[in-house]
Amino acid sequence: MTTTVIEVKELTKIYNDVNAVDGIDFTIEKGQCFGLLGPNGAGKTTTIEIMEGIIQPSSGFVEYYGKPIHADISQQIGIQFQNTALQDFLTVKETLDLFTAFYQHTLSHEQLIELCDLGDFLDRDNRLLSGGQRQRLLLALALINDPEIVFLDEPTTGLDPQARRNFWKLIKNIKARNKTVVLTTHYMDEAEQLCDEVVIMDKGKIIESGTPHHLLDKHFSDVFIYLPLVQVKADLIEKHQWQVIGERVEITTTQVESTLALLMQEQVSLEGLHVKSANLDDLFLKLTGHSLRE
Ligand SMILES: Nc1ncnc2c1ncn2[C@@H]1O[C@H](COP(=O)(O)OP(=O)(O)OP(=O)(O)O)[C@@H](O)[C@H]1O
Repeated sequence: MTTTVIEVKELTKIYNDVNAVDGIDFTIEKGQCFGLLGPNGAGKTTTIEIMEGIIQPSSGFVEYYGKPIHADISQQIGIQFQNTALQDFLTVKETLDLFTAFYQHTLSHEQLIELCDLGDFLDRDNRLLSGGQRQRLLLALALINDPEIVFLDEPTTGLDPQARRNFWKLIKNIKARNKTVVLTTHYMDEAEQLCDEVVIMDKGKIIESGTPHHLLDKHFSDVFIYLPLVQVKADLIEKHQWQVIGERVEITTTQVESTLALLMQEQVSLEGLHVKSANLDDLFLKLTGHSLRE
């Protein structure tokens, strides 16, 4: 049985002449990793900040367990902001001490160190942390009050691929503790890895929602096969109207096996062959006509 933790109804936020959030509805279930996706300016941060009780909506509402946001919600939620300033001249351990003092109920330092993998740099000054270490400390600060719901606003933006993957492991650990995670990101691979449910926003509106798997099944039956251009004869490309993209031929098909059989029958070398299914980036492009990072 699912329990709705958060309900967002007809939420709107207007700044002067900008409809930052334009009448959106969704629900978040307990234990879910819920992803709010979209390009820069889509309205993700505005939505999440209304959900956190930091800013007020122009109209519509957010409810926690069927009740409006109340004053002590801060004891139940944890927030990792996009740009949190860490105190200079404090070590990681001293920063944990400082933030622990703000809450009635907290996780122990040992739990936080293990959950966020802080053990290697506990005595390091905040100013000397790498991007990935800094994000791990910020995650620990978001978890310090052992919140039921954790908000992560673009937690891996600016991290290198290895640091992003390390961070994903930590988010999976948090999910395994049955926490509800609300994540904003413009990385679609991140959403596919982590999210049970996603809402895709563009220009303040929701343009699609569902599980990543369901959305891809709904919008794509095709698979893309890529081969080096030098291996495929021009008349074959022309006959099948395959696309040439740079130095590669792109073959779009719903029948991978029969397409491979055809290529072998035509004695095309399969060296360097690459098969790709559509991902959420492709979906975004299909829905909006522009790519996420344009
Ligand atoms: N305080 C503000 N005053 C005026 N306009 C704002 C304000 N905050 C956000 N906006 C505008 O509202 C729109 C949505 O911004 P928002 O930050 O919510 O998007 P976002 O999806 O989180 O983008 P990003 O990924 O860049 O953080 C943008 O056009 C932005 O310029």
